[in-house]
Amino acid sequence: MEHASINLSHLAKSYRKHEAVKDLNLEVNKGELFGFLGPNGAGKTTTIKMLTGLLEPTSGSAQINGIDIWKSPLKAKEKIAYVPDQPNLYPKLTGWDYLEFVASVFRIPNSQFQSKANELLKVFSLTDQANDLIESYSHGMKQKIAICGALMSHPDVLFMDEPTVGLDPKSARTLKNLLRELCDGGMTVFLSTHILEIAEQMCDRVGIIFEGDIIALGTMNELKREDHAGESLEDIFLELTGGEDQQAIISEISDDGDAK
Ligand SMILES: Nc1ncnc2c1ncn2[C@@H]1O[C@H](COP(=O)(O)OP(=O)(O)OP(=O)(O)O)[C@@H](O)[C@H]1O
Repeated sequence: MEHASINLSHLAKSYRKHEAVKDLNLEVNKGELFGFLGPNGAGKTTTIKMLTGLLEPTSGSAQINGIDIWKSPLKAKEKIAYVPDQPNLYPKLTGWDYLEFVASVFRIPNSQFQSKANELLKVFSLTDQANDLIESYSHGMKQKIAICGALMSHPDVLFMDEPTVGLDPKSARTLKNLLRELCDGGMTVFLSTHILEIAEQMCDRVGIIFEGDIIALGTMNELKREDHAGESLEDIFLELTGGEDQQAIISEISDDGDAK
């Protein structure tokens, strides 16, 4: 039987009495580029941490290719890679050393490592800085080397938390094209983002999480069909998450400013 790449079943997490994530049920299929959207504090990072085995769910379960991430963590983690929003890298390693370290963890043969590392460094314009210490990298360069590290093992499922934050427009475009290519080749990507244009342009399907619940799920066309014809993802997002009130206040303030 073919399993979904990612399966969340009644997944929930409470921090003491606060229910940060409530009873999530979701399937993401192989080769899908899935966007996970939500306002600050909605539960995106908590969900991603549960899916990557970093945070134990209070109840429910999560499976990667049919393997339970909490019951068989090593087996499930072989299939995944995770790029957090603030990658925790080793500052005293060079970019090249870091990739070599990742390759050794995943037991990638040296010959394969060399060509893969060179290819990824080239894609992200990091070749000239490969032998510099990571502590000398800018935030965007750290983000890029973390992405290169995540792709070293060619994971079945790639999780990314706010992947484009800190990237310049060229690097963001490179990432966008690369993710599309990887998904077309069968990799599944689950990314959280606040940048709604990115989700709108890139993702096959989006889910909007609000106060721990998924309140909308579908392709852009499906979301627009449900009483939102002609609206952008930003309009839909603000309507569903109550942000339109704030938007009205902002417009009000700027109109006042214009009038003066
Ligand atoms: N370690 C923790 N202890 C207690 N509460 C937490 C902890 N981590 C997160 N929370 C709470 O859980 C809720 C969800 O947080 P989470 O970080 O998952 O949100 P998010 O959607 O990723 O937000 P952002 O977009 O701001 O990164 C928030 O109310 C947050 O305050």
